[in-house]
Amino acid sequence: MTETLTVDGLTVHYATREGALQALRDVDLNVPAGQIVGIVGESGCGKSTLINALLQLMSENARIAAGSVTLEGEELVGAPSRRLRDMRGRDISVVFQDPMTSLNPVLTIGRQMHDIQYREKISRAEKTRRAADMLGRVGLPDPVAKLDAYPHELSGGQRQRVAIAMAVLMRPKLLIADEPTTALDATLEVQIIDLLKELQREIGCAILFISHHLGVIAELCDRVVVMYAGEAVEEGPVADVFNTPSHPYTAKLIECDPGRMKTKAALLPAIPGDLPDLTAPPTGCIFRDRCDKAAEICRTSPTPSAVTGAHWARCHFAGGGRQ
Ligand SMILES: Nc1ncnc2c1ncn2[C@@H]1O[C@H](COP(=O)(O)OP(=O)(O)OP(=O)(O)O)[C@@H](O)[C@H]1O
Repeated sequence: MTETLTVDGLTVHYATREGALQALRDVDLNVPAGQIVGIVGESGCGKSTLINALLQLMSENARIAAGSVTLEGEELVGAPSRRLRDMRGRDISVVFQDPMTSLNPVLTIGRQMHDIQYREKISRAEKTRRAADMLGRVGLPDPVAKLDAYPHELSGGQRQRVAIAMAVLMRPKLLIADEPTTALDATLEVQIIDLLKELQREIGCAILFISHHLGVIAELCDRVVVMYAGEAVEEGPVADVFNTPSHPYTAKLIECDPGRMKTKAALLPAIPGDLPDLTAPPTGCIFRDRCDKAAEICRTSPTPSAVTGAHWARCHFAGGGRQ
């Protein structure tokens, strides 16, 4: 299968007064063409840092200490800023939780959709036609009239549809969806998920879908990566990971409330204990301080163990390991 996005050994540090905060450690991730890969993890596990690293839009105190990020084989880490600017919005685009993050409140929707197409050598009329067509495809009623509307004239659900239309207008290779349904009520959430599925099939892009909602991930994604404290701790086909979680952290997320997987609005449960201090993370397994199964061996770092072919977990006890 061709990989659209490949993240290999990605390690990101933030300079802080307490020392280097290790926000991502040795993260591997692949998003194959035409697939939807989910990322789930509690607050602080490194989701935003990962998105910023994929876009190469890091805060000033951030540093990629190791690893690589490639889009269809092209390295993004250290790529010239002009090349990265060209790729953002065209090859990689993002839908955020709050659509106003990507919409400009003082410009009409039509103007913003024209601006996205600035590199296209097509007539103004054709740009308008493509913009209206995309607004229609994301389910906005009266798309031509919507081109003249300002973002504040639309409802929250409509604004998110416009943000999605803008994100896919240039038919990106990779769409990053960062909690795109979290601010919406349950009915709208279902509609947006169905829309993303439909667009993905139509455009054939790869989608990296970040969410706190286990149910949404289960509904939408082909594969899921579970992150904990800056590490990818388990990955596999969604059904395998959620039916037979093999990392104690994933198991805890699901175990805390088995009913929650049935509702799309299910949020991550609170797991007792705190995330480790990432300026001085524990040696060995990153989860051992909160893990019921922790044993002496967990003082050494686990490498990913295969559970089944495409399902692995970073735990000494996974995949028939020592019990
Ligand atoms: N600019 C920064 N400087 C220092 N530390 C940071 C910075 N940005 C994030 N961090 C730290 O890096 C770690 C990962 O943060 P990140 O925002 O990537 O997590 P997250 O999973 O996106 O959380 P949330 O869901 O709350 O947004 C956290 O410990 C956070 O405090």
